[in-house]
Amino acid sequence: MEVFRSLKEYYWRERKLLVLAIVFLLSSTALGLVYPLLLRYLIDDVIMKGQFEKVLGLAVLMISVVAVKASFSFAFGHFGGLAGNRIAFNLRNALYRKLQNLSFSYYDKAKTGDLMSRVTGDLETFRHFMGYELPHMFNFCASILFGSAVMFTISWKLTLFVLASMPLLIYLAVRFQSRVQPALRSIRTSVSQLTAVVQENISGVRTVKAFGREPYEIDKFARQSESYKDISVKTGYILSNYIPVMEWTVNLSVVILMGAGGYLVLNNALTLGELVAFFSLVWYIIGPLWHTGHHINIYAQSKTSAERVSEVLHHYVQIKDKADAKPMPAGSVEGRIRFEDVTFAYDGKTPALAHIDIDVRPGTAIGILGGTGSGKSTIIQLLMRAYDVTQGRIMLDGNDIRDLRLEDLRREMAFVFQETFLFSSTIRNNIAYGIGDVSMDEIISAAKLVQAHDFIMELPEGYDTVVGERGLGLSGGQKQRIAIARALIKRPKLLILDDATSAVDMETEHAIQMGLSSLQDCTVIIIAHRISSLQHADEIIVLDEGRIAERGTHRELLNRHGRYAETYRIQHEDNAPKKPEAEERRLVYHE
Ligand SMILES: Nc1ncnc2c1ncn2[C@@H]1O[C@H](COP(=O)(O)OP(=O)(O)OP(=O)(O)O)[C@@H](O)[C@H]1O
Repeated sequence: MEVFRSLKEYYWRERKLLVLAIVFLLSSTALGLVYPLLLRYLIDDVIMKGQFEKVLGLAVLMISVVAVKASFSFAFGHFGGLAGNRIAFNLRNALYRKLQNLSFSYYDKAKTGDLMSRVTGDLETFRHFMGYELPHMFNFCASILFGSAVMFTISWKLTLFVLASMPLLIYLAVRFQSRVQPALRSIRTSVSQLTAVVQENISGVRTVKAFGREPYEIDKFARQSESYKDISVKTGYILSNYIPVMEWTVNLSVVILMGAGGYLVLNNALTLGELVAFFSLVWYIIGPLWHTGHHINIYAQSKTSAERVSEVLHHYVQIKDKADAKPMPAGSVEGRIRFEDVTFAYDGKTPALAHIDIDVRPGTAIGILGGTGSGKSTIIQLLMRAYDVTQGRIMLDGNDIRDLRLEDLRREMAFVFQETFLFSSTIRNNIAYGIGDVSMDEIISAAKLVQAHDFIMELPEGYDTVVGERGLGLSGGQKQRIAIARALIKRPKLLILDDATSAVDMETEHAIQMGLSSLQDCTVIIIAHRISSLQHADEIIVLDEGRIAERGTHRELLNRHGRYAETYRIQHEDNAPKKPEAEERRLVYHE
């Protein structure tokens, strides 16, 4: 119950609809009890006494009862559906809002398929439970209660007889439930594994094809699919066992009841009408009992789904605004960044960065160079407060960034990440993504700054060309240029480029750098593997295993003959022999 309580704020506001649904369902059930009573009257008082003139009136009454019962059922369906859908709506939006606010550390561990199934499948199970199953659980109790009450008024002896068979039916239902539930759980696990295989295969289809692993993937899917089939067959077997056993037990009870009832009628202890009415009423008790297993099952499933939804909704958000977070009005930021003795470990133990001191003056550029895993990207993750530092502090214009509002902090920054992500939308929308109101001229001038305008104009629909999921259909360099344009159009105070030009050729990179240098009052942080990308920076920092190994300008670092100079030599040597070849090719091309 605790888990249902944790979701109260999402369903409690729909309580009126829920109560209406329950009331109409119970009313419909209660009205159903009139049938057996009318039947008894028809047999005992109309047929047996030969008062056939009453038949028409009775028929009209029955039709009226049927009509009212049908309208109650409709009202139950309507209000139940409305309640379930509104609750699902509240939860869905809250979940999505939460997904936007969860910290990066949550996504480090989360699985996409699992999160998707919480937002869709689990929510759907909970919706069905609240709008349909919950009223039916109330109805389950009411049906047994109302049914036995009316049966008692007809024959207390037969009623006790019926109630005596209840424990056996409940035992059978619970036993079935304990066998079928693990099987259903395995089916759910198997389905989600199957989905994960398909999802991964579609996302990685290029790698699969490039390595010729289609047969292996088909085999992997077939194995998963077979396990799903086996579990489904096993569950089907349990179900097909249960139904005949339950049917046999129920019918046996009914036959015995018929014998006992017949005996009472023969001894004038019961009228024929009462016996017939009794047999109709008996299903008011047996019917719900028959479905006990189903109800327990649905309840258990809904509880699991509610737990999975609640887990996301109540997950602690580590990175958030302090209660007294300092506002930073737009336009008031200068862009001075200081890392003061910053140490950070993703796992809280092994530092990815240790004792980092950096001071970036407004309007200057800083370059960060270092080997793979040296901590370059971690610096910008900390700057955007994807994580909080373990030790030390990061200052923006003299304020610890933990004291600022996240929204204000990120508003002043524009990032171009190592992995370019484009939305499946038009190029125009992708460039304009970061800001609400932007003119076409601004979009075009941002695209021109990053040398993207010409290739965009060559696309079939120009700026209105829709790019595929994650930018499929564009080259790596084209995607990077659109991503840089998206950052520039924000006119940020801080521009952070994480290996943002790695996929463009040197000539285009040079042109982009020229474009960037025209940005005024913008502090730029450039992370790169290529020295050519950051050699013009005011200061270059060389990282090694999370520590600053060297720092200075390009010239100073070359003169130091250290790690930077060595990297320069290697990159320069790599390029040197290629130069004549490249020129040769260009000559051939122009001939
Ligand atoms: N989300 C994360 N969770 C745990 N460890 C991480 C995470 N991201 C990075 N690391 C670890 O932190 C260290 C620094 O990683 P970082 O991404 O900053 O390196 P990098 O210099 O940007 O590397 P590259 O040039 O390959 O992008 C590495 O050892 C890496 O394995």
